[in-house]
Formats: sequence, structure tokens, C-alpha cells
Amino acid sequence: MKTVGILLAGGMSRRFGSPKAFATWNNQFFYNLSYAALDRVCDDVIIITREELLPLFPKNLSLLIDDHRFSGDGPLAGIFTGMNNIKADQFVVLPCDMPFITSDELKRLMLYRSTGDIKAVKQGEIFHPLVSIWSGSLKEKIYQSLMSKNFSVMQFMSTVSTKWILADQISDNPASVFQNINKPL
Ligand SMILES: Nc1nc2c(ncn2[C@@H]2O[C@H](COP(=O)(O)OP(=O)(O)OP(=O)(O)O)[C@@H](O)[C@H]2O)c(=O)[nH]1
Repeated sequence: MKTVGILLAGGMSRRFGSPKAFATWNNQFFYNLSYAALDRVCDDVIIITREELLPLFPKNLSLLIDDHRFSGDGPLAGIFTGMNNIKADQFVVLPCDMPFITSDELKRLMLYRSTGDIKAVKQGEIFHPLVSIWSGSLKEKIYQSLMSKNFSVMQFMSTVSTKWILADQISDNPASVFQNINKPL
């Protein structure tokens, strides 16, 4: 079973004020922390970003810019871009703005038994749709959704079989781990 990591790093970071992928924690770029988590559990990892940010990343990493038909259309477009460029049975998706997630949580999410199309994390009333595992068979459906201008990840998830895994089932410290950084720390 081939597993590919998709690291979403193509957002505008309007609330943060500068590209979140290059924010730092413990002297490490956010994107690097998420990349390391994915790299430990996936066969390959691909960073999906936008053109302006491309030159900022090291050249040795696998990088793609969003499919030009859907550039600026949000994370679903990023996920499609990854799936459309690299074949895999499953894709482990992470955003670049949840830097405290480690390979431990991802491993436990991967091991969680589910027969659905998507497994994603829910923490109390908070949904984390971008901390998720997607079946490679969803590519065409995502394409149709984007073509119909339905860009919402949550909306897409409601149209397929999505299993929400409680954060405390895959983490011993979910409140610290599943922090979504939208504003400067
Ligand atoms: N590849 C790609 N990633 C995206 C896109 N939009 C958002 N993301 C990523 O998805 C994750 C969640 O993004 P958000 O925080 O919702 O949006 P943002 O644009 O980064 O931030 P705001 O401008 O403050 O809303 C982050 O990792 C973003 O980098 C996009 O159009 N393409």
C-alpha cells in the first residue's frame, strides 16, 4: 500500500500576516515540523504551495504549485493537486499551521480501523478536516467538486464516507498537539 504525504502550504496567511509555513517554533520552520511528521510515516511527501512561495523552500524537497485551474481555491485544490501528480493508495494530509502534530499522532490515525474514504480528526466540537487520511480513489470526485466551484473541504467530506476520529484516541495530550495557529504566537 503506497502512502504519500500532502503538506498544504499554499494559503494566504492573511490573519497571520506573513506566510505561516515560514513561521518558527523552537528555531524550526512550521513547514519543516509538519514535513518531518509526514516523512516518518509516508513513502513520499509533497509540499503543495503557491508560486510566490516556491523559491523560499529548499530545492531538495518535492514541491508543486496548485493546479493552475484552481489556484487560490483553497486546501481542497491543494489536495487535488497532490493526488493528480502522484499516484498512491492513500494520502496523509497535514496543514502547515498545526506544527505540534508529530508522527506519533499520524501513526495512530493511520492504524485506526475504518473502511471509509476519509479519516479525519475531531477534538470536542472542533473539526480538523486537514488532519486526515484520504483514499486515492477520491481524486475524480474532488475534481468534480472543484469544477462545480464547491471548494469547501468540510462540504466535500459530507458527500463521501468520512470517519471522524476523536483527538484523544490518537493523542495523549490533544489540547496541546492539535493547535491551529492562525495568528502570530
Ligand atoms: N496548496 C494550498 N494550500 C492552501 C490553500 N489555502 C489554504 N491552504 C493551506 O491550508 C491550511 C489552512 O489554511 P487556512 O488557515 O484556512 O488559510 P490561510 O490562507 O493559510 O490563512 P488565512 O488567509 O488567514 O485564512 C494551511 O496549511 C494553508 O497553507 C490553497 O489555496 N492551496
